[in-house]
Formats: sequence, C-alpha cells, structure tokens
Amino acid sequence: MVAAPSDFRLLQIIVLLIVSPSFTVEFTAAKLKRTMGERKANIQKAGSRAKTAAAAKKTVLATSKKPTSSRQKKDEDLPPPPPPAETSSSSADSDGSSEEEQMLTNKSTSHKRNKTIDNNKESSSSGDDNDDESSEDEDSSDEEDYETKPTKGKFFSDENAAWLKPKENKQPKKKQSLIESDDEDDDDEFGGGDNNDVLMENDEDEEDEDEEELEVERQSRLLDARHRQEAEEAEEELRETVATHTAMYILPTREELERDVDRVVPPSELKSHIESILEVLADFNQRREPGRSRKEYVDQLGLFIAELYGYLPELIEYFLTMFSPSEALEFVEYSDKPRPMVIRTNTLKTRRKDLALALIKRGVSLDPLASWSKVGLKISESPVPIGATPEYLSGHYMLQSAASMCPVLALAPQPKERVLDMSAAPGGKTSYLAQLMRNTGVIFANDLRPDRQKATVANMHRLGVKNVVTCTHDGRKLSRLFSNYKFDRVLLDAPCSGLGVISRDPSCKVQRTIADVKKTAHLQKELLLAAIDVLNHKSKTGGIMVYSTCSVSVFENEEVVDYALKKRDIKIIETELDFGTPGFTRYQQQRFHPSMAKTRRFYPHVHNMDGFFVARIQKLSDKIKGEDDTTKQSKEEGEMEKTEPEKDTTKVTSKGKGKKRKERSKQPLDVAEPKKAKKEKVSVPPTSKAETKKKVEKNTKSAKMTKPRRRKVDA
Ligand SMILES: C[S@@+](CC[C@H](N)C(=O)[O-])C[C@H]1O[C@@H](n2cnc3c(N)ncnc32)[C@H](O)[C@@H]1O
Repeated sequence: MVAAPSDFRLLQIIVLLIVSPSFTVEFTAAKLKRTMGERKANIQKAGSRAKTAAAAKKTVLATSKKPTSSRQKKDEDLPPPPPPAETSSSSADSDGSSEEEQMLTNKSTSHKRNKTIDNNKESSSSGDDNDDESSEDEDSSDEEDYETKPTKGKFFSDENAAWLKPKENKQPKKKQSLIESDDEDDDDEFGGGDNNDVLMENDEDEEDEDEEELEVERQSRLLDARHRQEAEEAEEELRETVATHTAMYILPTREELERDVDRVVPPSELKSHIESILEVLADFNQRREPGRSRKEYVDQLGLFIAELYGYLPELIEYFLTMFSPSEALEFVEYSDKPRPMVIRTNTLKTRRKDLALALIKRGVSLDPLASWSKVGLKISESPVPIGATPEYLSGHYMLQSAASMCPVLALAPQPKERVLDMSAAPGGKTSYLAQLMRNTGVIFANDLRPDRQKATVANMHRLGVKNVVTCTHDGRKLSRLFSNYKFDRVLLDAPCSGLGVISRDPSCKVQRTIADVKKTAHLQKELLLAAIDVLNHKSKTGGIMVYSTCSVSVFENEEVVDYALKKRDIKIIETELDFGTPGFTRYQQQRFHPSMAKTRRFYPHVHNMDGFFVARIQKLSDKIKGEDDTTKQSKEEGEMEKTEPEKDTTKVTSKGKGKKRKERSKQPLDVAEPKKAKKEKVSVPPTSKAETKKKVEKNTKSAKMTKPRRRKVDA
C-alpha cells in the first residue's frame, strides 16, 4: 500500500514530534541529572569516609610500635580520593551532549537534581537499596572470587587483588541504562569514586583490624607475663614439695615420745605426721630412715591415727592389718561421718510414690535410694522429725539404713514360706521380710533380749505386719527347740562389735577391745551353726540362709563363715547383690575357702553405707562334719540344757522375768549373755553392771591414758 502525500507529511510530522531533539534532550538530561546526583552523594560520602579513615590511620600509626605494614604501604601508593562533586559535573560535559542540551538540562533539572540528592540521602539513611549497602553486599559476594578473577579496578594491580575489592558487578547494571551507557568514561572516573569508596572501607577495616591486633597483642603480652610468673611460682612450689616429700621421715625416738607425755599434740601436727608416714610408706625403700622397718612406721602411724580420731590404739592397729595404711585412714575418717538418712517404704500399707509425695508436702527433701532398691528413700532435708510424722506413726515407712536392707534382699524370702529371724529386735529386717512375703507364711522373730523385743512388737503393729511370731530365746538353742519344725529360710543378723557403724555409736572407739571382738566372733560361730541346723535343706523353695553383721572385722565375718564351712554341709552362694566388695579369701596368714569371694562387704569409705558383711549360704544336707565336733557340740548342747532349761518365751511380756531382763538390757553391747553362760563356756562380754562399768572405765581410761605417741617404740 502506498501512502498519500498528505498522509506521508502527517506521518513525517508525527515522527518528528516523536524524535524531537528537545524531547530527547529533556529525557537524556533528566536521566543524566539523576545519575549525577547519585554520584555526587556517593562522592560526598566517600570524602567523609576518607577523612574518618585518615584520622583512624593517624591514631593507629601514632600508637603502633610496629613498622608500617605492607598493606599500609600499598594504601599510601594509592591515588588520592576523587575530586569533589564539581568534577563530576564537568565530566558530564564531556559526555558528548551539546551546550544547548546541557543548559536545557541544567535549567530544567536543577530542582530535580537537588531532589535526587536528597532522595539519595533519604534512601541512604533509610538503609533501603542504597549504593553503599549494595556495594557492601556485592563486596562480600565478590570476596571469594577475588583471588581467581583478574581485577578490573584501575587503582590497584593484581598484587592488590588479595585485599582490594573492585565494584565489578556495578558496571553491567549501569550499562543497562541508556544514560549510563553514555557515561562509560564517567564510570572510569566515578567508578574510581566507587572504588575509592571501597578502598576507604577496606582501609577502615584494616585499621580496625590493626587496632584489634594490637589489643590482642597487648593482652597476649600480659598473659605471657602472667604465665611466666605462674610457671616460676609453680616451679618453686614443686621444688619445695619435692624437698618436703622426698625428705626422710625420722620416727620419734623413745626419749622424744616420753618427753611428749603431757603435751597435748594439736590435730594439725598429728595430721602432718600421718601424712608424712603415709608418704614414706608409699616409697619405703627411698624414704625410710635407715634401720627402721615398715612395721615400725605402720605402728607409729596407728598411734597417730588413734590419737587423732580417739580410738583405742589396738583397734587402729587391727584396721591396719585389714586395709592398706591409706585405706585404713580413709575408713577411719569416713566412719566418723554420719550416713545419709534412709527410710524404707512399707509396701504393706502404701506405695513409695505416694509416700514420697506425702513427705514432700511436709517439706521433706528426698530422693530414691538407689537403683537396687524399689522401696528406699534417701532423706536429704526435713523440717519435721522423720521418726514422728503422721506417715511414720501410720506405719507407712521404717527408718532403716541402706546397708541393713541388703541381708533381707539377699535372703529373698518368698510368700508363704516359713522363715526364722534369729536375732530380730527391733524388727527392722523382720518387717522387711514380712513385706517381701506379702504378710503371708510365718516369720519367727527371735531375740535374746525381751526389752528389745518390745520394740519389735510395737513396730510390727505399727507397720501392719501380721505374719510374725516373736520369741525370746538364746539363738544357740533354737536348733533344739525347732528340731521338728525347720525353716525354709533363716536370717542371722548376728550380734556384733558394731565396728561398721561407728558413726552411730562412737563409744565403740574406746569400748571395744580386740578381745571383745574375738568373744563376739565365738558367739557368732555358735549362732551360725544353730541357724544352719534349723534350716530345712529339703525345702522346695529355700534351704537358704543369710549371715550378716554390721562389723568389718575378719574375726566376725570370713572367719565365722569359714568355720561353718568346716563344720556343716553348706556352700556359699552369690548374694545376688550387684554391689559391695568381695569378702576376703585370705587375711594375713589365714586362707579362707575361695567361695568366700561370693560374700559381700560394704564400707563407709567405699559405698557411703554402714560397714556391713553379707554371706548367703545354702544348706546341702544335715551332715555334721567331723565326729569330734559333733560329739563336742552335742556335749555343749547337753550342758546348756542342764544349766539353762529353756522355756518357750514366745509371749514377750512377762512380769516375773521383767526385772532380770531389765538388768540385761543395761548391757552396753548388743551381745547378751544367756544365763550361766560361764558354765556353758561361751565367751561373751561381761554381763553384770559392775563388771560392765569396770570395763568401760578401764577402756575409757586406757583410751585416755594411752597416749599413742608415748608408747615405747624400739629405737
Ligand atoms: C544386730 S542386732 C539385730 C538387729 C535386727 N536384725 C534388726 O534388723 O532390727 C543383734 C541382736 O541380737 C540379739 N542377741 C544377742 N545375743 C543373742 C543370742 N544369744 N540369741 C539371740 N539373739 C541375740 C541382740 O539382742 C540384738 O537385738
């Protein structure tokens, strides 16, 4: 189609209007002004940064003791910051626009330019999409590429590439705009401004880094100095320690000990002696005094420990035969400390959870005892007396130490069994047995001392135990009394010296002699044989007994069980307690049956429990080993029968016997002597009040008088 001339003219006019120079100029000028405005703002910012950086640099250089760094050197080599904003307008002249266009642009956009600058300021302050931010973002995004890409900035070489960051990715953006494409030359200049901007920032960063480094260095120097001082002090201390600890410990001579007779030796001095001797014993060959034996040192150690902790020296001497010197000291130390208070939930009346909640409501702080106990609660704090709460009075729990639960767990009685608790008062273990048997079967709770059995009866009532019969016999005679009524299980929680529970009864320290301990062991042997004899080895569920004591002495534990092994047809079986230390299989010159390792010992210093011993024994037959022993035993039994006709004293209260029993109850020891015990040749501690008093006095006297350090030591 061919257009008419008039139409063509009209088209020409339209085209002219569209491409009119004034239109183009105005459009171009507006764009240019805006761009220039933006750059001017950038340059102003760059200038102020340069000032700040220069000031910071001055400060740094002034404070730095270090020579100018290579980076600083590079900074100095860099060209100065770009000229002020006027330069940018003059550079605009060189973009090829005509003078007329420039004037038009200047006139028409002078207001716009100012506005653009203001807008830039605003957007800069608002932090949205401003050049600075975008340049920072870009910087960071470029950072990684930097080492690999060639640098495009004209102010630095490749050498600077590692630390300078050009605004590479700004250019493509600018090239997108028509005006910016015209400003390629400007880019060189103003791009320099941008680059300067970056350089300034880098300068700032570096100065900051330098400042940080210097602070770090300062701190490091201080730290080094402190370390040096500490090292010197430690070395000095070590020298002193070595001097002290490698020094020979000279035992006090007899004269020195005698001179010290009336001197009250301060505990610190005793402790120091103890420590020194322990150190010598740990390195005996090197540190002993020439000519002195190990025994002499151990003896002297025992005397110091006895004096420091208030024991009869012979007891400490005994502990030193059982434990290493350092462990003996530990045992003695821990024996003085009270054990945690523990209660056992009476599951015949309540559940542990309910009990715990009830006590917590009363302000009691408690925790489950241990993983091995489903019923124990450890009391850490209580605003109310634990032995007098409504829960206690209602029989929801029993005060019972952790260790004393172990013999019952080891016996593991079953419901409906026939069980004998040979020395039961005050019934802590009896009630636990009843609980495990769910109040079924029958338990004979025997104890020689009727006064103590009153407490057993009261406890059974309080705890709601209904399967217990109490009686007051000498345990040694029970085998005869129950010859036709044997038991599925027997618990012999034997009367003992109490050397495992010293914290409860510190009088043991001065009232127990080794002779007492040996006498008690004798009684224990007799009670154990009697316990085995009343045990029904044919029991379908049991034929098992437990022998336990709250003593740590070998006399009362391994020796007793070993004796029974030789006299009866029994074997030691596992206690099924997964804690505790194995019993001794050897002690000094003695060798016990290897199965003694199946017995368990509990220690204050190891288990934070009372000192306890538990042996689980299975009866194999009624056989009595060694004819002589059998004859001797039946003779003994006959003699006992003659001298002490036993009556059934299952009823605990009896007015007629009350007086005599009262006398017995005054005995300080758990071990009660049966009537006419002397004739029975049973070695038990003295019974009469006078004798007891005399003995206590003697022991106390000997404890006070026996100043260990005064004891004669062979020079
Ligand atoms: C360690 S206590 C028993 C504690 C008890 N099993 C408990 O858990 O509550 C030892 C008991 O043995 C008693 N006893 C002493 N000699 C005895 C004997 N020849 N026959 C029976 N019991 C005796 C004492 O009266 C004492 O109550």
